[in-house]
Amino acid sequence: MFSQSFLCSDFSSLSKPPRFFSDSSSSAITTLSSTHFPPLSFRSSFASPRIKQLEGQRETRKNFPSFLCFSVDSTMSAWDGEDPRVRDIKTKIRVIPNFPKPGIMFQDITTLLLDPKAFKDTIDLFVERYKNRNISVVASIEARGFIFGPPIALAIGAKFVPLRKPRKLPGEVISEEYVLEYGKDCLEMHVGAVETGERALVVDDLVATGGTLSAAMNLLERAGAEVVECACVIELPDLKGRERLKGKPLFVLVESH
Ligand SMILES: O=P(O)(O)OC[C@H]1O[C@H](OP(=O)(O)OP(=O)(O)O)[C@H](O)[C@@H]1O
Ligand SMILES: Nc1ncnc2[nH]cnc12
Repeated sequence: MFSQSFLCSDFSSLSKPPRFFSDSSSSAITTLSSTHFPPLSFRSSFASPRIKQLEGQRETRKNFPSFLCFSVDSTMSAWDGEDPRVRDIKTKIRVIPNFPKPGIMFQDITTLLLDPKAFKDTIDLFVERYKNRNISVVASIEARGFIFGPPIALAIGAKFVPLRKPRKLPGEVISEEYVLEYGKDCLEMHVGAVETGERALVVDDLVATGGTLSAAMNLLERAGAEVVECACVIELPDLKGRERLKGKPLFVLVESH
């Protein structure tokens, strides 16, 4: 299962060659905190007053033809007011080259979990973003998504729904196959876990090709839920996972190239 998933981030598919690091340096994590709004070059911390201002600008921008919005975009991508918590989180994610196979730069969040402050900051940043969004379901994906989804669900007063790999859930399930870069995988959700009209947040540790998030969204939507947003700690933007999300907002704390 693990290896199947990692085939999808085979760096032979990237336009830029992967950068390799000899130790646990976090320098592979180069940018952070994109929001669900284009462009990807927008980097900011969502928790600060500044982001609210920028989001307001984006709202305004929607009402103008795109050629009038150019300067706003430039300002946004130049903004470097990074939340110090995010900066610290970045340093705690270890990058291991050639795991689980040659060419893969593995983003290891276990080192983030070893630091209680950085781990708590990670959860807090998501909670700050989602606590007043009227979300009733947090759905996460086995296995690493289960580390981040439940604490967020508890903190925002939502239920937690596990989305699991095949034949793990004991009750009646609906299944969603998805295509990875090479091969296929499948996610399942219990029938009755989500009701029609519920507002759902999908949480995972990382988005690579976007196949996993896309399947998760499909499961929730088939059950009648509205997916409000997807949230991940890490995005590998070179794999263009956002493009598979059918325009659904994706919020991430750090990007890794
Ligand atoms: O965007 P994608 O290309 O779909 O890849 C992202 C998925 O890959 C990893 O999971 P993995 O299947 O390795 O399972 P694990 O959490 O059990 O390690 C990661 O935790 C995401 O769920
Ligand atoms: N490079 C990567 N690091 C960690 N998890 C991943 N899932 C898919 N690609 C990954």
